Amino acid sequence: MAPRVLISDSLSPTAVQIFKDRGLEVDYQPNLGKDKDKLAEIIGNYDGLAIRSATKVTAKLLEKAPRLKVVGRAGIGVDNVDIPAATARGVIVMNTPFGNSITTAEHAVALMFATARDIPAADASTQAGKWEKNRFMGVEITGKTLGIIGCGNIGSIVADRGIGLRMRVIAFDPFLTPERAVELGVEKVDLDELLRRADFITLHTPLTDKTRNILSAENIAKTKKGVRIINCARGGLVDEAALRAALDSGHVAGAGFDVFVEEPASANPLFGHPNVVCTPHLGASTTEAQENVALQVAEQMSDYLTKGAVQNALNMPSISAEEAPKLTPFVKLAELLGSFAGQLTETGLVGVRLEYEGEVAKMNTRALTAAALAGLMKPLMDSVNMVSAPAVAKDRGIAIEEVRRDDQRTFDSLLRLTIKTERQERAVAGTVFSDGKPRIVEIKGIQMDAEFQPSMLYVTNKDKPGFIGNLGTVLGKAEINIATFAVGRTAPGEDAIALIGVDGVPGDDVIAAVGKLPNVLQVKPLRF
Ligand SMILES: NC(=O)C1=CN([C@@H]2O[C@H](COP(=O)(O)OP(=O)(O)OC[C@H]3O[C@@H](n4cnc5c(N)ncnc54)[C@H](O)[C@@H]3O)[C@@H](O)[C@H]2O)C=CC1
Ligand SMILES: O=C(O)CCC(=O)C(=O)O
Repeated sequence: MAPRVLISDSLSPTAVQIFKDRGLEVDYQPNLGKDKDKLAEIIGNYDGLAIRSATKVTAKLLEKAPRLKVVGRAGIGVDNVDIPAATARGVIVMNTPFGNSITTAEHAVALMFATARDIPAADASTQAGKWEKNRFMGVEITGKTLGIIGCGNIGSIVADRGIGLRMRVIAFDPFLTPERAVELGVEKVDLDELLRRADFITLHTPLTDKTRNILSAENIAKTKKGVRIINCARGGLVDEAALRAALDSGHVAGAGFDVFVEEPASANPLFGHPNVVCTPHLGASTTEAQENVALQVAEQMSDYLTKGAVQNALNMPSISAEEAPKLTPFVKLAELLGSFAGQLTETGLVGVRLEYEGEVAKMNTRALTAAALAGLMKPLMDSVNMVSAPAVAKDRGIAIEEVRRDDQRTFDSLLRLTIKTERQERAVAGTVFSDGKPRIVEIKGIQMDAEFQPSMLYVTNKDKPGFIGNLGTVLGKAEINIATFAVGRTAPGEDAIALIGVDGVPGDDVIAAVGKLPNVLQVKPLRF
């Protein structure tokens, strides 16, 4: 069945066309994001959800979406998506981090000009037939200091445009390296210095616990008299009531706001002030940006749903479309090895080590580790998958270690998974043969060659004559057919392991009978 995608916000028709061209079923309901009850009613029918900012992807909505595998945000900010809840349910969240950056930077510059020259108010007055030449006295931008808070993708473009306008650009961003500042031609400063020196302040950070109210009443009071403040990033970065008070007192000369604490904003402390220019979250609203983000999100979601390629995910390592086909058999191997170890683990897991040897060491091992963890934890929690497994492991305090060795030994590629529990360490290794099938090639240091079968018996025993015959008799009596049989041992007469693929699932009585056979130490049914 073709994967089904729901688009619940207004997106360029390009997205619909791409989904169709890529063989997906697509349902375009541009206003559904505003109707959370209706959305919750139908979300269970879809594998993918493409959104902008109106749709809120909450933990409650995700509960109603057992089929959902991916949420694609056609844009940058994902504050309308509960990422931890999506991760916990194994849903990938992706965005399009660059598609609307230029457009948004241009909107910030547009608002800077609009506030510098009172353009909206002058327009309204002129069109009302008043010719108020003396009312609108602006300020020049050339030579002024532009203070950028948050110098990432959009902030850097604003910096470049500011330099082009002959402004002096200063930036506060704890993650901006001195080298990058030099490359951008901006002066890196601390926040207090920026507040003190800037004639225009523009915000370009995400909204986080650290950035919320970064322009608080206290910080607004530190700004230069006559400053103009632009916010095209997120409502909540500026204390709106404090800004209104500073505008009323004349300390702040103007404000250009595209984003608000509450959106859609029908009432806001800034509304109605003559020196405030507002737009309804239009930062990304150009035909070019909307075309970019629609195309990108549809491509990324289709790649994931049809090929397993992951790009620009916020909760999963990337897997390119080119590497996905090569990686897929190893993802399967990692999951199966994890599942094997998970089913044999009865005490608390404290650590997991993944060793990648040979060709596989050059692959995307983060994704493989995520797959192994998913397989490992599946016996404990059914809903875990590659997306949620690393977070679940971290939450449970399981230490993860990855070791890569490029040199190949017996096999072109070998993946060894060692789990540490409170009581012991257990290692299992596997490879993928040229037929693309994953195989177990080592258990607890004992060499073997076993294919995975849907139903298997894992038996440890003393290597003594008669074991195989006795086992065959028990299974035969229970009418259980042996599909595959693999054995290995440390040395003749010593510890041995048998992995038996069987048709059908042996019942508890059969397991108990095998367990009672001479020289059998442990028997465990496994399902893959
Ligand atoms: N108005 C609109 O329609 C649009 C708004 N946006 C918003 O613009 C914002 C910026 O987007 P991008 O530049 O793409 O993000 P980005 O991630 O490239 O840049 C954000 C920058 O903020 C910096 N930062 C983080 N915490 C900080 C702190 N405490 N103080 C100072 N700097 C800090 C980061 O180091 C980073 O350089 C996002 O919130 C995004 O949602 C993006 C597109 C359209
Ligand atoms: O989709 C939109 O119009 C808003 C864009 C935005 O805020 C973002 O990309 O972060």
